[in-house]
Amino acid sequence: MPEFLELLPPTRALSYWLNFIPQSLKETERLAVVDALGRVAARPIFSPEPLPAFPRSSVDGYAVRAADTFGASESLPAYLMVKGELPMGTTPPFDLQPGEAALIHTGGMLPKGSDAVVMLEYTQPSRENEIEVLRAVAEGENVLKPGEDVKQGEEVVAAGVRLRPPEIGGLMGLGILELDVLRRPRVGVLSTGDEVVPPEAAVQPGQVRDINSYSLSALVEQAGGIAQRYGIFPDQAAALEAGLRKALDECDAVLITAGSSASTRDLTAEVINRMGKPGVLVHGLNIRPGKPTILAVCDGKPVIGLPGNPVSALVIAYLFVQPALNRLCGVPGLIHPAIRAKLTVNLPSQAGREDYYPAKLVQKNNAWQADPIFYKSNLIFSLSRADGLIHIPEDATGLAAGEEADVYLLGRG
Ligand SMILES: Nc1nc2c(c(=O)[nH]1)N[C@H]1C(S)=C(S)[C@@H](COP(=O)(O)OP(=O)(O)OC[C@H]3O[C@@H](n4cnc5c(N)ncnc54)[C@H](O)[C@@H]3O)O[C@H]1N2
Ligand code: MOO
Repeated sequence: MPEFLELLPPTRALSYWLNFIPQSLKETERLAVVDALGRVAARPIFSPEPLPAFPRSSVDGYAVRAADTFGASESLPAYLMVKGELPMGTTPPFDLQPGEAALIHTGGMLPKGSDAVVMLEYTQPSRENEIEVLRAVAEGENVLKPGEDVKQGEEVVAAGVRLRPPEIGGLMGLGILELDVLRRPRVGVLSTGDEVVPPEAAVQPGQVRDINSYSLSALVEQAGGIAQRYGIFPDQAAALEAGLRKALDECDAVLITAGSSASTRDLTAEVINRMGKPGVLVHGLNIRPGKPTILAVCDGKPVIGLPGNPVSALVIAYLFVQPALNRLCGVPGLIHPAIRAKLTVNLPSQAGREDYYPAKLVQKNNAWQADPIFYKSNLIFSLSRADGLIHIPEDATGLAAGEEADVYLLGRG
């Protein structure tokens, strides 16, 4: 008789399991900022200087003393002497005296004595070297103040922040060329199953090409880890045990796909338990797809037994492997980015079970609609066609067409 799994609510299972996983691997490496996209800052970074470093014009126009323009209007312009044009990229060659203006370009440095810029559109030439100002400007108007973006000594990147394009650009803008980042976690990926063959093999009837090793490696890389594939193992304890041992020696976490359900040949849980303490913490989630998931920790390293069905494996990887990798990467926060979208059709669900449906997202009347893709968990392209995963909470017995649901974004494009 096969044993039946005791199914845990996914959210409870995740937080219980994560508690056994180290918070960041702590080891750091020094990296050029240009190569650090997606990496996690190991310590806070403080600005060595104010940005902008000098007062800059945010428009094309005339640098002026605001007080000289007070009361100016189209019917009663202020008249100012034009002292010259300010060159870009150098200190202004002159200061402004009362009653003077200087032609300035967007981004140019304001000369001493000026405190505002009048846009070109609100001026017109009058006599030679003189302009009419047709609108008053307030002190500081159209000016980027020194330190307005960041002050000297201000924290610009906190520890644990994953660097995105603005951080990369911002650090370069401050002349910070290198930083310390946390080491990327190395994740071993093992596939199991007598029917599974490498994609390059000539498949015989009854055999299937390995999908999971590659979809899971891709997800690991996307989540900031380094994937290391160990190949395909037969449904045989000794071979799997040797493979898992090697992967655990070489990696910070290990994923095993297939062999996680309750049938007699499913030996993954048994093998994991021989690898270290505490071993298997959760076997079976009240979720669809992905019910026969195994969450384990062996001597401080997370080990996850994912269902063999390719959709189930990947959905569980989004929901569990990604948060675990975030934790190893030192990134706080578990919640996936989600949007609210109206369902286009009724979706059934069993009370007590969380369901995730692949869905296409369509924008209609300025709102999002989620169009579920009716899938079978073996059919990988049902996920490939999806933009997100509709979440049906455990206390709902399905959702009706027109109702709003959270849709976790799968990050296309
Ligand atoms: N009697 C029951 N049978 C099943 C149940 C159940 O509750 N009672 N649960 C089903 C669910 S749900 C899932 S999910 C699967 C999980 O099975 P395993 O994790 O033990 O995996 P396998 O049975 O070995 O494989 C399932 C399926 O996936 C294919 N597969 C496996 N590995 C790969 C790979 N690397 N690339 C592509 N495809 C792969 C495999 O050929 C099977 O078709 O169990 C259900 N059964
Ligand atoms: O729960 Mo299984 O993971 O549906 O295919």
